[in-house]
Amino acid sequence: MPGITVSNLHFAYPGSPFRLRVEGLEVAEGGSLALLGPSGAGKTTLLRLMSGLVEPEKGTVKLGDQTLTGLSEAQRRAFRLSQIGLVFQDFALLDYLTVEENVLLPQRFRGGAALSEVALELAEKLEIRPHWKKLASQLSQGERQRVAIARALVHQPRFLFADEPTASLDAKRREIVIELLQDYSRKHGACLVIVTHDTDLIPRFPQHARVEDFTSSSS
Ligand SMILES: Nc1ncnc2c1ncn2[C@@H]1O[C@H](COP(=O)(O)OP(=O)(O)OP(=O)(O)O)[C@@H](O)[C@H]1O
Repeated sequence: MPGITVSNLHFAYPGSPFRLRVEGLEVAEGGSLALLGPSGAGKTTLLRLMSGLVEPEKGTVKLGDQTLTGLSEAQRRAFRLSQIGLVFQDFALLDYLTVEENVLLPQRFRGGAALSEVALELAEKLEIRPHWKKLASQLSQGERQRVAIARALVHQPRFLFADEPTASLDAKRREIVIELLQDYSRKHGACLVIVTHDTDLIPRFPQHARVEDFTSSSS
């Protein structure tokens, strides 16, 4: 089954000189891609386009057999809920819910909130099990980041998009997280796309793209 295929993608924010153009970019099934580049280069924008959170002006994004571009917002949301895991740069946790509730939240939207073995295994590996019943508001930044990663993986998505997933972690936990994400991708044949500033991670991602090569500030 095919992985991710981006073709002839054009994007601009209304009223902004920033332009993103990607002629072609592919991630094989079970493959990993790192999006690199300085602050403001367009990494998050490309990640959001690839995951269907925003629509391009033209061009296509295909995840597996599904062409995302052209789907309605509701169709893209349904596809995201079942097939995509997202780790947001700001984690997007709900502070008034516990760690457990945050991790299981996407499952609730899918119509079931059972505490699965997968959730508990992720909690152990990501060292958030001791915080399981705490409110998200009571966590450190690194703990919040690991909760966001558990939430993105709990439904075992085929496509995983992670925006700076190690930015708030110490070196030991950065290793745990990268190992976990790449191991998950290999074992499940899932595509992994991460945004990172961390040049130490480049050797771990033989396939990487410099996003500034796709962008300009002229029309
Ligand atoms: N909603 C928006 N409306 C207009 N311009 C935006 C919007 N979001 C981002 N931009 C601009 O688009 C460009 C790319 O932003 P983006 O967030 O993709 O960069 P980035 O490489 O992820 O940056 P960082 O590493 O700082 O997170 C920047 O110039 C930014 O100011």
